[in-house]
Amino acid sequence: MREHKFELIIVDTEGRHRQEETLFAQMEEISAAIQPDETIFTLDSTIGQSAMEQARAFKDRVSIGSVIITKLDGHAKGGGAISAVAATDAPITFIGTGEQFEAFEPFRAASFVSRLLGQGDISGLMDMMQPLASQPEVMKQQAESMERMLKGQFSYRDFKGQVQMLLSLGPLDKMMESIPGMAGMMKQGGQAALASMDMRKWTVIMDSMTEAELDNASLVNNAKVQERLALGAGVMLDDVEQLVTNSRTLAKAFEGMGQMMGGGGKGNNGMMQAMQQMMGGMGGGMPGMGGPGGMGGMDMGAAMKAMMGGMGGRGGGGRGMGGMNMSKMMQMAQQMQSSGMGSMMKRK
Ligand SMILES: Nc1nc2c(ncn2[C@@H]2O[C@H](COP(=O)(O)OP(=O)(O)OP(=O)(O)O)[C@@H](O)[C@H]2O)c(=O)[nH]1
Repeated sequence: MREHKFELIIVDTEGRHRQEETLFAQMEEISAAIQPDETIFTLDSTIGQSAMEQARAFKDRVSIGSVIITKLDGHAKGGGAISAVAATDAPITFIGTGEQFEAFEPFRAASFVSRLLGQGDISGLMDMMQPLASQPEVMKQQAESMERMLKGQFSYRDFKGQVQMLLSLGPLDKMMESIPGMAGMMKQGGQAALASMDMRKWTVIMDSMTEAELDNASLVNNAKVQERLALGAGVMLDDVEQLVTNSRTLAKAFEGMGQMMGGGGKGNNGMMQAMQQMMGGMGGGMPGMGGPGGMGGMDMGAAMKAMMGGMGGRGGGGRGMGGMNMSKMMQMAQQMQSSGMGSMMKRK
């Protein structure tokens, strides 16, 4: 293979357990034959207490260069795995949090501990949102469409843009789990994965809408139009109805949120400024975030405050965000979940 100029060759051995002496002996033979540059110990975090024995048994037979911990999306939070890894004296390089490729991520100590403590993972969330920071145009459009929604001006065009943006950031369930406080909520059944599946379907339905329908949502409240959309998108009529119902609930929730925030005033572009500020901050703050000690200069609380302050204060809504706080936001998120979002997540 080296002759064919392959730069990276991965030799994957069969899974082995401490008890299986022959497999361990075989692994030593393989190691001697291929002389690897690095031996990676991949540990399934769901094996619980036996992780320690497994790690020790490995270390006794080969020299472990690095560790990958998988299945951190299950019930196991990885506490046991971490102590096992300590026995190997090798660094953790990657973690697996799902079956898809995007669920394979670089290991970050601060994020990991934060998740272990059920406190969400802000630096992970910021990483996920990072692609937006490098696309100011997209960000501006998102902020503008979000403002229209907060003012109660719902359109499928805006909604489609937002859904597409969300989907482009990665798995929705992972993003939600990264938000402090949401982690527990999301764990209850992990239905956000279903929601993101629906969202893909919704974008296909919205792709079948005419320009007029995208701009005027009321045109879609029509049985004939909905039938046409189902045919055009190759989905069930039920799916179209689900999109209409959920988007209506979401539109109401956004409008309510806009009123609560005092962001309904004319010419309010505080949201946009705040988002830009937040992303600007992120760009500069990012390098520090992955480092030891965690979050570097980025403080989500401050970012949220900047965002919220921007909305009421400078925006012209006038009333400001004085009374708005995280717990209210959470309350609202819960309301959203139990109303529109709830049904969105339960349906397939
Ligand atoms: N949920 C979840 N599933 C995972 C993760 N990592 C791997 N899997 C799944 O676990 C199953 C086994 O994964 P494999 O990669 O075949 O495991 P393996 O250790 O190489 O298996 P053997 O070497 O054949 O024993 C597959 O269905 C994977 O998709 C993870 O982080 N989360």
